[in-house]
Amino acid sequence: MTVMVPSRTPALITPGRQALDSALHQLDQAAEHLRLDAGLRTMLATPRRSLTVSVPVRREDGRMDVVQGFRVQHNVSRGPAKGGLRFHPSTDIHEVTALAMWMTWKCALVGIPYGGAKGGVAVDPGMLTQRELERVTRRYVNEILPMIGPEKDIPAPDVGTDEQTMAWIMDTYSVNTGYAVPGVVTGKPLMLGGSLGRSNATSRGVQIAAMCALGRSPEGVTAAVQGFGKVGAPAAQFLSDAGCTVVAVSDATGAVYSAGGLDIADLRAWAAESGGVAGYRHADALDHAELFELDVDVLVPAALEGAITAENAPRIRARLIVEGANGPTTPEADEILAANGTIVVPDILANAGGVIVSYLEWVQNMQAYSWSGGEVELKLRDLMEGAYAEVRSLAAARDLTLRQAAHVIGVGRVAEAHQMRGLYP
Ligand SMILES: NC(=O)C1=CN([C@@H]2O[C@H](COP(=O)(O)OP(=O)(O)OC[C@H]3O[C@@H](n4cnc5c(N)ncnc54)[C@H](OP(=O)(O)O)[C@@H]3O)[C@@H](O)[C@H]2O)C=CC1
Ligand SMILES: O=C(O)CCC(=O)C(=O)O
Repeated sequence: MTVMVPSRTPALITPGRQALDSALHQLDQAAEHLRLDAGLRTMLATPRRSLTVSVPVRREDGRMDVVQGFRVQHNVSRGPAKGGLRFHPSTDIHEVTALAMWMTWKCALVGIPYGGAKGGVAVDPGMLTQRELERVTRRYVNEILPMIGPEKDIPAPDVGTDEQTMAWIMDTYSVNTGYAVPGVVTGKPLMLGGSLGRSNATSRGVQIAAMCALGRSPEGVTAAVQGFGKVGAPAAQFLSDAGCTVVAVSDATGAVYSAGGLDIADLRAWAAESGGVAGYRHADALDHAELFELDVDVLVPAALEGAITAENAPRIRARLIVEGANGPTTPEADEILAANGTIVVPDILANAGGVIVSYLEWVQNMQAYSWSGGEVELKLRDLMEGAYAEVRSLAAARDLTLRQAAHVIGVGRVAEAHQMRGLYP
C-alpha cells in the first residue's frame, strides 16, 4: 500500500509572522544581555492567554460574513493586561501576539502597573458602514467578554479603531455586567469617562521623545512623517507647532512634499475632506518609498510594521528616527541604521504616551475622579522624560542601541516580577 504524503508547501511568511519574529529576536537579545535562564525566556516568549474567535457580521444587504478576531494577553505578571484593538484586513494571530509582547515591555519600561495585550479583527473598516462596524465590534466584544474587564484586560484604540469603537466596547461590556463600567476600556469619549489628553497622547509622547533625542532647539529641524492617522497627523502638528519644518507626510492614498514646510492644519483639513493627503494642491506628490529617503533630520514612521527594512535602510538619510508606529523597523534594518550612526528612538519608548495616558484615564475611572488637561500633560511629560533618561543612560553605560537598552529595562522588570512572585508554583 502506498501512503500518500501531502506535499509540503513552504509556510507563508505573513507580515504578522515577520513582526513576531522581530519581537522574539528583540526579546532574545535582551534575555541574553540579562542572562535569563532558558525556562524564564520561554515564559516570556509565550503568551499567557490567546483567543481566536469567529465574528459573524450581518451586512446591510443581508449577507452574512464571518471574520476572525483575536485577543492575546502576553503577560500579566505586573498587573492587568493592557493594549489596543486593531481593525485591519491583514491582521493575524502572529501580528497580535507581537503587538501584545511589545505592550508588555512598554508598560514595564515606563513604569505603569500593567501587563501587555493586543486585539485584532481582520476587517477593513473603510469597507464597512458605521452600523456594520458597530455590529462587528459588539459581536467581537461578546466573544472575548470573559477575558476583559477593568482588573483583567483593558482595550484601547489602535489602527482602524477610535473613540466610537471604545464607546461600543464600554457599552457592550456594561450591558453584560448590569452597570456602567468605564474602566473596561480607555481612549473613550470624554462624555463616557475618557481622559483629557488621551486622543493626542501618543503623538505628544512622540514629540517629547523627539525633543529629548534632538537635545537642541527644534528651530531649523526638518521632519518627515509616514502615516497621517491618529498618531501621525497630530505628531506632525506637534512637531510643526514646536518649530520643526515638516516637509513630507504620507498615508495610504499617497505622499506629499513641500521643501518650505507643509501647513499641517490645512493639510489635515484637506485629508478630512478628501479622504487622504493625495491631491493636496499646496505640495508636490511623492512616492511612498521616496519619503524614507529624504534628507531630513527626523523621520517618524507612524503607520504599520515593517516599513524600514534591509532594502530601504541603506538609503535613509534622516539622522534620527522616532518610532510612532509599533515595529516599523526590522532587526536587519536596525543593524544597518546603527552602523550608519542613525539614532532610533524605539517604539516601546517613543509611542508610550498613548498607554501612559490610558493608564491615567483608567486611574481616573477607578477613582471616579478627573484631572485637568494640564495635570495629565504634566504626568505624561514626567513619565516620558524619565523613561527616556533611563534608556539613554543605560545605552551609554553598556554601549547598547536605544532599542536594546529599552528592551533590557522592560524585559528585565518583567523577569524580576516573575522571579519575585515565584517561578515554580
Ligand atoms: N492609536 C494609538 O494610541 C497608538 C498607536 N500606535 C501605533 O501607531 C501606528 C499608527 O496607529 P494609528 O495612528 O492609531 O492608526 P490609524 O488607523 O489612525 O492611522 C494609520 C495611518 O497609517 C496610514 N497608512 C497605512 N498604510 C500606509 C502606508 N503603506 N504608507 C503610508 N501610510 C500608511 C493610514 O492611511 P489611510 O488612512 O489612508 O489608510 C493612516 O493614515 C500603529 O503602528 C499603531 O500600533 C502606538 C501606540 C498607541
Ligand atoms: O492605550 C493603550 O492602552 C494601548 C495603546 C497601544 O495599543 C499601544 O501602545 O500600542
